[in-house]
Amino acid sequence: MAGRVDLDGNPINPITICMIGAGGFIGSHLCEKLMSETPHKVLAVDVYNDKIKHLLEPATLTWADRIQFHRINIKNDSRLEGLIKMADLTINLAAICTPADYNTRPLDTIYSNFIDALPVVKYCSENGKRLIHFSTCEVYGKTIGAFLPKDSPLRQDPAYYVLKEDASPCIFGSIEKQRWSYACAKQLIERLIYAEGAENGLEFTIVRPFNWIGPRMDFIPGIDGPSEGVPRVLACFSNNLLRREPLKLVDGGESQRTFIYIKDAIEAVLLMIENPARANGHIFNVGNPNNEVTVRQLAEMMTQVYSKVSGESSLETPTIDVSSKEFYGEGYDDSDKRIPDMTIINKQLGWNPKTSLWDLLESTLTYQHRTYAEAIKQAMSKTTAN
Ligand SMILES: NC(=O)c1ccc[n+]([C@@H]2O[C@H](COP(=O)([O-])OP(=O)(O)OC[C@H]3O[C@@H](n4cnc5c(N)ncnc54)[C@H](O)[C@@H]3O)[C@@H](O)[C@H]2O)c1
Ligand SMILES: O=C(O)[C@H]1O[C@H](OP(=O)(O)OP(=O)(O)OC[C@H]2O[C@@H](n3ccc(=O)[nH]c3=O)[C@H](O)[C@@H]2O)[C@H](O)[C@@H](O)[C@@H]1O
Repeated sequence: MAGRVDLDGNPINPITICMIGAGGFIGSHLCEKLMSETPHKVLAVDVYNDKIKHLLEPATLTWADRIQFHRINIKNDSRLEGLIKMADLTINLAAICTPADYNTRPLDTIYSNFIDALPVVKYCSENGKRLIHFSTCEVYGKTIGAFLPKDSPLRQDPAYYVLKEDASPCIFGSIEKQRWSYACAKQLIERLIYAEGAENGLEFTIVRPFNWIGPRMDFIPGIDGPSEGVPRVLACFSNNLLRREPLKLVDGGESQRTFIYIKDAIEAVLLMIENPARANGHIFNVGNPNNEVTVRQLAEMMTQVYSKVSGESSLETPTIDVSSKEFYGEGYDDSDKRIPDMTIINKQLGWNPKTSLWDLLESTLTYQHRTYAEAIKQAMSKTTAN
């Protein structure tokens, strides 16, 4: 750790970070990185800490004096402002961010992504503290190309689908398509942060993650989450593979996504943390434009990779089609395609993702198999016995 310098060759001084939502998927990887590779301190705020337990215990860990867990629900806890004041930088990750909730719990989704984030922005602005806020690629909504006729040659033109932070519009469906409650709340908090920067001098960075995936993402229903819960696609498909049941393709699995390995994405966040002069005032797409697949292709790849890492044969019928209404309920809608433009993050931070989709699926599914295969077998044999 000695002699670490920023992108401009200046020494990096240790700072204290108030990380809200530190116990989640991204937070756990960011805490791991900060503890193992930097001298920074973390005040880790969350309602859960299962995913960072390995960083908190035992107390003999070399970084034990640099990470402190505060079990706080930011909706209603007066200790939050004190923690933000104690820190040099606040990173806000806390949010409801699983699509199954957007149309079924739209109020919770809007409160979590907008109302609950408001005091965090306010405390940072009033106390002159820097803020890194986690938004989403969903603020872009649908591509312009999605509205062209299916056979239009313009659909092949990147001008109609590549998503640029400072140029692309935000295109959501109608109000009854409650899927967009999340994207709309995230967009409004982005606009508020941007305005705090413009009018009150808040030092901010906004991150728009594009489908970051890897170990510890979400939960496996019935094992470390509710049996009826619907996590994001990586955990849905992992659950199906572990239980040897067909992967469910929503509305034909035609939507396209670019997936990025969590460890590549965390490198980008660390650059933002340690290069404030280059990151402040910017909105950054963080994704891997080279890893694009349809959801159907993702299912095929995961089936193949899981068979390799588990040694089990693939199912004869590896996928089944399911309508979005059946799977998510009324009010679901989808982003058609998500290719991040990388110009701004490249220019400001010189960052590029490295890991191919095959490689990241291999390491992630190896983790899923090691972590869950035995527990699933036991749960399934209990169900059969009953
Ligand atoms: N994973 C991705 O690819 C992705 C993509 C786009 C945006 N994001 C955004 O990044 C952030 C983190 O995502 P994640 O994938 O790590 O999700 P996650 O659900 O794993 O983590 C969120 C954490 O916030 C905590 N939290 C929620 N409400 C809270 C509250 N009121 N008080 C205290 N803690 C609370 C949760 O307990 C959870 O541990 C979210 O804002 C999400 O919208 C993530
Ligand atoms: O990860 C991101 O960058 C953002 O996008 C996600 O949204 P989405 O990509 O639609 O979420 P997933 O649940 O991972 O779904 C991806 C696609 O797979 C499909 N899907 C999902 C689950 C399943 O079992 N089968 C299936 O076909 C969905 O319909 C969707 O088209 C979530 O909104 C957020 O976590 C985040 O803001």
